[in-house]
Amino acid sequence: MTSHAAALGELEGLAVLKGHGTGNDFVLVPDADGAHPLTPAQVRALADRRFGLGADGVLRVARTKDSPEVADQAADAEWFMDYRNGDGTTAEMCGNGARVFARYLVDSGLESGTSFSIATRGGARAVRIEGDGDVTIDMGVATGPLLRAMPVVSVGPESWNATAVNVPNPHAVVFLEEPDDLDALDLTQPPQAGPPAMFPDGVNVEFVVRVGAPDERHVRMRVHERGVGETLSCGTGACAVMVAAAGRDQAPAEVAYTVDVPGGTVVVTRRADEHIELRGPAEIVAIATITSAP
Ligand SMILES: N[C@@H](CCC[C@H](N)C(=O)O)C(=O)O
Repeated sequence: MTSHAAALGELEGLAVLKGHGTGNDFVLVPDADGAHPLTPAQVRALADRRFGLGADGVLRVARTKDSPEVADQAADAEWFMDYRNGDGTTAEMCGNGARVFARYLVDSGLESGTSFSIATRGGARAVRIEGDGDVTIDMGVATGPLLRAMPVVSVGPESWNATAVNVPNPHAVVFLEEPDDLDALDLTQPPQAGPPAMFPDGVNVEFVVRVGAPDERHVRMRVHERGVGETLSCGTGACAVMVAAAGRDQAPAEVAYTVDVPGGTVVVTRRADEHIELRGPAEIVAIATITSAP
């Protein structure tokens, strides 16, 4: 028996769901009674694309009041998005995961109405269900890293200066001039990003090209996610890209960018109060039961 099979065996009988936001895919584990806190090995087994269900990350649906690390958000949010990367590590936030999590809460009747909040390790986040089915998340205010150094990102022999943005998970954004250069990048290995003191817990790296003229506010990106690898989309990454692009374009305080990712398109808006909103589709595509026998 593989170690993944053993870890999945511990979850025998558990009902899970599969969903995605612009191709960033997740296994959702409803856990209202806190019976399945999920070990890193269980997360890795669920996320494995060959020996498990396959996903970029896992979203455990837990009660905020029963989750000590976010219990202080219980007055704002009934449900805690306990997000894990596919390698079993945790992260402060997952923008696409938040949209998929909100879609599940509404579809399952755990939330009614079109506005509510969810708890995350990065703080409570307001959700709005749009008339066309899109889900918008208030991602809070993006910040820069405390260290005032210029990050440098390398892929193989090539290096670029980058812009560091926290949403609040860490991102390094690299602008490329040529669309062909974006398409040609080999992201099968993690890009190197430094200085190390700036990213002590690792970093997500986005590569971006402009689409059209600067005032069209339209970009295209690829991403290598910390704890996952290259993914088809990253919501916090799209927000980091928007902040970096707006700075580069000297855009007004209130501005919206269309961000194309390999799995679709999201819209990122900076409001007058500096909060960043992430809007895009989110879908639940399957429900399954963990079982070792048919
Ligand atoms: N895919 C996510 C980001 C998930 C967390 C990231 N890999 C990290 O470790 O910070 C998104 O949509 O934001």
